[in-house]
Amino acid sequence: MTVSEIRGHHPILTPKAMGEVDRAAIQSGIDGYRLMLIAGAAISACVLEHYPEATGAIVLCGPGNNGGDGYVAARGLAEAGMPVRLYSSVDPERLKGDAATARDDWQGPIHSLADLDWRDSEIVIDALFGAGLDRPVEGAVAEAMMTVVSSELPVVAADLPSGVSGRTGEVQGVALSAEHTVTFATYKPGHFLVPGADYCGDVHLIDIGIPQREIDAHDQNLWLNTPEIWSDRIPEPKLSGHKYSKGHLGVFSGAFSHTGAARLAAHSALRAGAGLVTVLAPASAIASNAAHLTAIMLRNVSSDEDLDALLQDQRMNGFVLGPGFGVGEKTCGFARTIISTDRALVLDADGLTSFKDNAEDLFSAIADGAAPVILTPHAGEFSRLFPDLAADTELSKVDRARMAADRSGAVVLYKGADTVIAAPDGRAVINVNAPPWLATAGSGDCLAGIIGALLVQHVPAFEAAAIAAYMHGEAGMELGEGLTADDLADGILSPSVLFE
Ligand SMILES: NC(=O)C1=CN([C@@H]2O[C@H](COP(=O)(O)OP(=O)(O)OC[C@H]3O[C@@H](n4cnc5c(N)ncnc54)[C@H](O)[C@@H]3O)[C@@H](O)[C@H]2O)[C@H](O)CC1
Ligand SMILES: [K+]
Repeated sequence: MTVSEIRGHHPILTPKAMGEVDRAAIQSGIDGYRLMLIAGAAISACVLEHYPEATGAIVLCGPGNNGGDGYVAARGLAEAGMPVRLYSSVDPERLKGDAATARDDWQGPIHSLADLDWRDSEIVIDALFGAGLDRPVEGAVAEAMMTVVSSELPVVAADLPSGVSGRTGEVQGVALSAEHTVTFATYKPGHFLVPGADYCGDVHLIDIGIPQREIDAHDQNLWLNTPEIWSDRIPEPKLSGHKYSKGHLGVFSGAFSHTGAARLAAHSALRAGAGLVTVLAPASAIASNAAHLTAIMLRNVSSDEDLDALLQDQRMNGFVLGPGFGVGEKTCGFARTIISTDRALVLDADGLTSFKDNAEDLFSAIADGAAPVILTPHAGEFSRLFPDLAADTELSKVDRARMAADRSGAVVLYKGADTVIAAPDGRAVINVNAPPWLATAGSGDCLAGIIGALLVQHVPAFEAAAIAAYMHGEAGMELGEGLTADDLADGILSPSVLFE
């Protein structure tokens, strides 16, 4: 997907909210069939642009307005001279409203999907189900979809690949895999949440004439993570600035043979613009860390007393705790101590797992403290802290991250190919610029370090997590396939360089 090039403010609406926007637009006097004509024309234009050599198309139309888009697209392709065969999954007489109008305006024959024959076609237009998919696809329609899958013909999907839930990105029964998805007015979560994102191919967002005021009125506090969301929060380098004005981050190291993760985080933080970074290591890990650190400082923090002494220095204004640190009560104690101050904390990896059996302790410490806290779980860590949310199959990843942020009082960065960042106040973004090869050992340690660097530069927690996820993705794209976390830590660019 070419999403890393997407710029601008992009609200993401669930299909339900989009339906409300449609209805409000139509009630305000906009002709619904006109919207469908623009939508269908965009689909045929996409086919003609990307498959100019195709000598024949099949168009699969479903029972609702998604099917209506298909009839309009079929007409556009036929008028452009492409032989088109159109199949309906239902008796076409059952269509209503704009979809029935679109059917009436289609001059060609309508075949039953049961008679699907794709052999002289080179492209499939999928207009079976879009926003209205509300149950698993089964029976004859599912069989026809399996036939399309096995044909290996390229698919262009109207709004969403059929079978992909626009709300969650989950596959409902069976789904078509599209090379291009043409969607309307706003993106939907299912375009970016996995596995849906993998079924969408390139997603093309088309303005079909729905007024922005209607989209804004149904704003769901969910956006694509683009620089426009937070560009005014990027720390500006000041000529008068000195290293302490750019913050001082402490990164806790594990014991003697578990020190690499902290150094990856520390290196990434320095690259990401933290003024000073100190690795805080137990006595057993001083020698191994000292052998590898130059620009980064090192301090012995073995005990609770050492931590208390460290916290006397007000200039150390943020911490990363968890990477390689070890799971246990010591970790919980360090986290609670830091949260009880006003220092920022990124709690990652072992820092999260340590609270597996006492997550409520963590959340009440956060509620009582003044510190901005960011939790950075991957799916496994998420299910340890929020087992009920992880197990609830009705929830989307966005729902889960939001409910976790609300419950914990922390900003939650829920990792994955479709990282979701949610704040306790309900704001959420989906990050989509991370290439698959970013999922490499140590990559998360680098991300934790970048977040810490932004926090100590006084970037608010939600924006710090969103900017960091984006920077991490950009570095991954820039370095290319085969990168290691060492390359990544070296390849992080400070935001003022990256976004100049
Ligand atoms: N976004 C816009 O501004 C516009 C969108 N358009 C297109 O309209 C569809 C949404 O149309 P809707 O009629 O609400 O839903 P669908 O066509 O996706 O399907 C509803 C239809 O399907 C039945 N159904 C649902 N799930 C199943 C299933 N698993 N098996 C069988 N049948 C199922 C359901 O009962 C309904 O009958 C949107 O995606 C756009 O493509 C407009 O054209 C332009 C404006
Ligand atoms: K579709």
